[in-house]
Formats: sequence, structure tokens, C-alpha cells
Amino acid sequence: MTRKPISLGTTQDPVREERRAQPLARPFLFVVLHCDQPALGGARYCLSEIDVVDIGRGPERVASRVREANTRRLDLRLPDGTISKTQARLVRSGHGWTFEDAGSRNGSFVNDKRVRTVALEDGDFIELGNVILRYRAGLPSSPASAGDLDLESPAVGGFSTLVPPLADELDTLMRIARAPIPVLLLGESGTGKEVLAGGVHALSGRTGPLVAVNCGALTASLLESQLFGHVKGAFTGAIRDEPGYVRRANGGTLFLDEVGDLPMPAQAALLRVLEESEVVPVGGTSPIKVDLRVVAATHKPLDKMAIRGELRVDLLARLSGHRHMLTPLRDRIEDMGILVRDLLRRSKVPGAPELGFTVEAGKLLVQQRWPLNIRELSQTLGVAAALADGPLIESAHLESVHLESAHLESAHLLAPSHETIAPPEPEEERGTAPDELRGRILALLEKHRGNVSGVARDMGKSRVQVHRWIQRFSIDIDAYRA
Ligand SMILES: Nc1ncnc2c1ncn2[C@@H]1O[C@H](COP(=O)(O)OP(=O)(O)OP(=O)(O)O)[C@@H](O)[C@H]1O
Repeated sequence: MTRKPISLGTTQDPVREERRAQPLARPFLFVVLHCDQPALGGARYCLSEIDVVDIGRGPERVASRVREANTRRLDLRLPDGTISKTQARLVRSGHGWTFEDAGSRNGSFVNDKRVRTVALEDGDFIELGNVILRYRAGLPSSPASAGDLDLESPAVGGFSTLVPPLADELDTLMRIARAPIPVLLLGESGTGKEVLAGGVHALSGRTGPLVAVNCGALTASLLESQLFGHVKGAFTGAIRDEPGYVRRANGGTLFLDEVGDLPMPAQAALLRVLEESEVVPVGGTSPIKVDLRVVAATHKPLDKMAIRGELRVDLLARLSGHRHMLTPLRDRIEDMGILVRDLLRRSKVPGAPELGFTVEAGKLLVQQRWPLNIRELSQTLGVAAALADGPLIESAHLESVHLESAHLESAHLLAPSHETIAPPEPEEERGTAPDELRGRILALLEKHRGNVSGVARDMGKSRVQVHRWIQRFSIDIDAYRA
């Protein structure tokens, strides 16, 4: 009988070996955004094996690596009529890179300044025609994430990124997703934890449903019934059997959203389920087995909460099979093109033309710090798309970005950083509580019969700002126009 050789961990499998390799800091060039054609998404090119990058106009975005004598050249073609055939060149100089305009028709800009030759610094934005590129001097990347990547089409739930260190973390999460390991998603509000929870479920191969529980909304008196269900007649009003969240997720994924808001009694109850994999419905007598995969998410600092006694340490340990920290949008600006493409597609009215941006508006998008992350970007684009008069969104349509982000940013810098991973909730208007502000807007909409310009005038605010508030407070404006 022949025996298969047993792997001792020192495998010859090149894919595994590659994944194990330590990340190295490598230079990258990103195509961040085609302002007038955001549907083109973005791309990244690793510069570590390259001496020169030539950039110019072409029929489509395509990069080819060529070796000529002793020079390793990357030729990058961009589909933009305002870019010259020979637009610009990046040349390796010592440990860094120099940008050179090649005498282009419309000029080249680095960080908003027209340039001929300039030594590039980490994070510099390069503007060529309608295309915004970015140079990063040294991003940690494994051999797998150091490859060139052109992302024209989206990937499953939240797993798309051009940024190498994020790609490595998401690759780990994708592999974890297929095992029944509990996953804890941490990150600021609006970074996409819920979207990623959906992605983890989709990749898990589990055939049951994804059931989301908003932990902050569990009520103490109904807790057991909400989680574990009840039998008919268990209490007044229990007119039929109810399975509850946990049993509904049987064979699928239980998503514990805002797990940092879980009341103490619920923590004990959940811990029991996770340890024993069975529940007893309220009014029931025997335990029922459940097959669960748990994904939890929060923007709160759970470790600190556990130290302060606000979260049970044993529950935290149970939830933390694999921890994944989501990156704030400001630290993955290179993904702006692929995010904008997906968000615009989602808010597109059927039959309406594809929207793009003027270069000025595109620059605003990549220069903001987005304290409320992808949610804020999504809302901003929703309003801008509604306000755009033609095929291009202009800076004026993104006006609220200047106002609110700057406002929140200063609030964030002053906030005590130990209380939350996230920036604080937005101040609606200085000195105004959200309910009060909502009431004021409703009264003015009534007065002006749904005319937003009238409301804006009375409040001394821009129309864009009022539209944002209307969207945030879920006000049905048509009801006032009738
Ligand atoms: N990768 C993505 N691509 C496109 N849209 C995204 C992505 N990630 C998040 N979004 C959008 O951003 C918004 C916020 O996402 P989500 O609710 O998942 O964030 P969150 O981190 O769970 O927020 P919170 O902590 O406030 O609950 C949603 O509208 C979502 O559709």
C-alpha cells in the first residue's frame, strides 16, 4: 500500500508560501478616479520592479510592462480625450520617484499645482485631464497584494479594494468566512460592517438565512422571547409560536449588530446559547438544538468595555474568533473610484444617464476626510445626483461636504478618543437638538408647501444642506407638495 506524504507545515504549495511571506513596503501608483467616467472604477500598479512609467491617452485603460535594454517600463494608457498621447512620465530616482510632464497639451498637476518636474512624496495626487492618480511611497503588501489590479467590476459584499494591506486583511477574512469561526467586525460608524457581514455570510456556504439583530434595540422585558422565541400561550399576547432571532438563524448566520450596546441580561443569555448551541423558548420545556455562525459588529471599543465591566469577558472571548478592523474611508481614498462607481449605480434612476463629475468635484471627493465614512459618501452622492442638472456633478452639488465634514472633523479632534472607535454623532446645527431641527424643517416645509428653496432661504442655509437634512430625517417631501 502506498501512503500519501503527510504535510508537516513546511509545504511546497506556492500559494500558501506566498501568503505566509512577510509584507514588504512597496511603492504604488493608483488610478483613483476617472472623474467624467466613474464607471471605469480604478486600478493599482506596483512600481517596485519598474524604472519608468509612461502615461498617455489610449482607447481603454490598459497597462503593459515592457523591458527595453536595461529599463523596465510600465506603459499606462488612459481613455480620456483631454490627455495627450504622451502626457507624462514617472522616473525612479534613488529611493523615490520624480514626475515629469512630457510637454502635454493641457498640462499636468500635482496637488493642484501645474508642474513640469517634481519629486513625488507619499500621498501626492496627480491630475491628468479628467483622471486623478495617487502615488504611495511604501504600502505594506504581500506578494499576492503587490500584483497589478484593475477593478472595473465590483466583488461580493464589501470585499473590493485596491489598497494592498486591506486586500491582505480581506483575503484572510474571505478564507475565515468559509469556516464556522465567529467573526467580530470592528470599525468606525459607516465603514461597511453590515455590508461585510453580508459578504461573510454569502461566502460561508451556509444555506440558512442571515438574521440581523440590533442589539441596542433589545428590550429587557421581552429579551428572552425576542432572542429565543416563545410557545403559544406562554404569556398574554403570545397567540402563536414564535421562533425568535436565534432559531430563525438556524443553519445560517446570526448577525449581532451594535454588539457593544447589548444589555447585561442579554449578554448572559447569549453566552448560554453560544456555549451550549441550544435554546429553550419562553414557555417551552425542552431545549432545541441550533446550528449557528455568529458575526458581531460594533463601533465601540469592546476591550475597554470589558475592562470596565460593561461587557462580559467570556462573551467577548466567544465572539472574537477572528477580529477584522474596517478601515476608515479617509485611509482608503485610493478606493474612491470603485466606491463611487458602486454607489452611483445603486442610486441611479432607471433610464437616467450615467453621471460623472467635473474635475473640481472629483478633487473634492478625494480630498475630504469623510468622518462618517462610506455612509456619508453615499448620502452626499445621493443628494448630488438629485441636484445635478446635466451628466456631470459639480462642486456646488457637493457643497455639504465642505460644511459638514469640516464641522465634524473639528468635533472629532476634540472628542475623548477612548470612548468610541468612531467620531461622535454629527451636530445637526450648533446648539440645536435633532428633534428640534426636524420639527423646524417640517414646519417650514408646511409653510413653503415642500419648496426646498423657500425652506433654505428662511433657515439661511443652502439648498444642498436642507436636502441632506430631509434625507437624514427620512422626511417624505412629496407629502408637503400635494
Ligand atoms: N464596500 C462598499 N461598497 C459600497 N457601499 C458600501 C460599502 N460599504 C458600505 N457601504 C454603504 O455605506 C453605508 C454604511 O454601511 P454599513 O451600514 O455597512 O456601515 P456600518 O459600519 O455597519 O455602520 P454602523 O456602525 O453605523 O452601523 C451603507 O449605505 C452601505 O450600503
